[in-house]
Amino acid sequence: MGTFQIEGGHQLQGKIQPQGAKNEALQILCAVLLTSEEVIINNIPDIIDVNKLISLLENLGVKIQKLGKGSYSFKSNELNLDYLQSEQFKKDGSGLRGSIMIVGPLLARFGKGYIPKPGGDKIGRRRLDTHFEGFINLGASFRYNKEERFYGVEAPNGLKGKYMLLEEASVTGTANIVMAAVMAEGTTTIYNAACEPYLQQLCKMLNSMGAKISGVGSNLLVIEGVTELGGCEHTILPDMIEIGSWIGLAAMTKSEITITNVNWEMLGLIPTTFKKLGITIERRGDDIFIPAHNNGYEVQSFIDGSIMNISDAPWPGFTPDLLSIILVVATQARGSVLIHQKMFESRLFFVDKLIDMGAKIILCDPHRATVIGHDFHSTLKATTMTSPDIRAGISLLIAALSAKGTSTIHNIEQIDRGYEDIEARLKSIGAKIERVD
Ligand SMILES: CC(=O)N[C@H]1[C@@H](OP(=O)(O)OP(=O)(O)OC[C@H]2O[C@@H](n3ccc(=O)[nH]c3=O)[C@H](O)[C@@H]2O)O[C@H](CO)[C@@H](O)[C@@H]1O
Ligand SMILES: C=C(OP(=O)(O)O)C(=O)O
Repeated sequence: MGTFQIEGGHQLQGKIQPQGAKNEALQILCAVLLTSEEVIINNIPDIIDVNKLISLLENLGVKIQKLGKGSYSFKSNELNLDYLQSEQFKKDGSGLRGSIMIVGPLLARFGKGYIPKPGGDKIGRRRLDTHFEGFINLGASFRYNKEERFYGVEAPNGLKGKYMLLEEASVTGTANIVMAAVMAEGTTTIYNAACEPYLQQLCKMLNSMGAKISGVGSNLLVIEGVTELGGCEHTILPDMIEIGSWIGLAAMTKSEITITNVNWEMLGLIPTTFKKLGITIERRGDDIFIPAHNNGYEVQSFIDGSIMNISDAPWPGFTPDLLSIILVVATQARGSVLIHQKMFESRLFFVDKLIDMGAKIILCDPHRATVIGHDFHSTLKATTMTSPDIRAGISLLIAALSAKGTSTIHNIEQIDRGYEDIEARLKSIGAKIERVD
């Protein structure tokens, strides 16, 4: 279990470039299975989850060549499908959430796809029904081995396009169904599709490989099946969750930080939502400039004067992956805010640690927390904590950087799952952080 030691209470300053987006990378990497031709991907983040998926693809027989920092070439012309029956696959496939998205491409290209129960954050129930109902709609048969927690879909005679209305706009579920449908016979229509930038990028990549997907960016995707896909080159967008994390870090440590090349057009409600906490966000070209908030930041209220409420929703709503960061930043705001995590039921429990540090938070129920900001009249106190999940982990790290004294965070593999070389990047803007084991 890795550990960070953080000496908090220092203002930071400088520029930080966001890494490539973790959740987009996981989709894009799975899509390389759809063609026997070469696919080149740029801006791949060097993080645990992505590296685990790359090694799974390698074990599956994908030929992988590193072309430069973040750039790789993939060729899936001689896959070893026997690997899918191996003990090694059970281990590799259950190591991350994103592995679930190899099923759609394998089903499309080889008529069969398998996956052990995937990993990922333990943040509440994470059903896979949307994925498998989608495959069944396309004509696949489904089986689940409860004892081994192993899923399988098969369609030896190929898939057939169909209209489907998804029960929920699942991000990985939509990606999986889209990848299965691109080579199905006829037209597939997916209504209530997720439409995060991750999905938009995936569809853009698939279209450049020869797929025919329209409605990209909306919740109604129409896919006309083609017989095969070719190679392409794709560049991953900057990670919007990292961008939100650095906005929160800047505000809470009263630091002047420029986040460079953010691809502003794809940030949706992220800047607006941080502004609701009173944080100044200046757009400078494609950079975000956050001035030092030496006089703090004040929570806005609604037009009728009622208490501010920040909640998540499927895109283009506010992403659930930034609510933990919003919550920690609210602990030093002027004013109060209700944080409502609608999607996941176990993602707010980390507030116990913030309360230990002196934050004023009432956990109303597993989904809602009221935060009464300190307005920096009282700083958080350093403590020892364990990171329960990736976004709680980065939130605790931000809390530790703003706290007085030296904090210790254990289980930092959770943070490394999604943040590349974090201590070096934070040190470069003045943070006092050490990886101690
Ligand atoms: C690898 C990856 O890309 N992970 C992301 C992906 O996970 P993932 O694709 O696993 O998440 P889903 O979109 O399937 O669903 C997330 C949760 O929200 C619930 N739900 C979803 C849609 C909906 O309309 N209503 C609803 O209640 C689901 O029941 C589930 O509990 O999307 C999540 C939701 O943005 C993000 O937190 C994860 O970072
Ligand atoms: C929940 C997340 O990741 P995963 O779906 O990989 O667990 C996340 O990135 O915030």
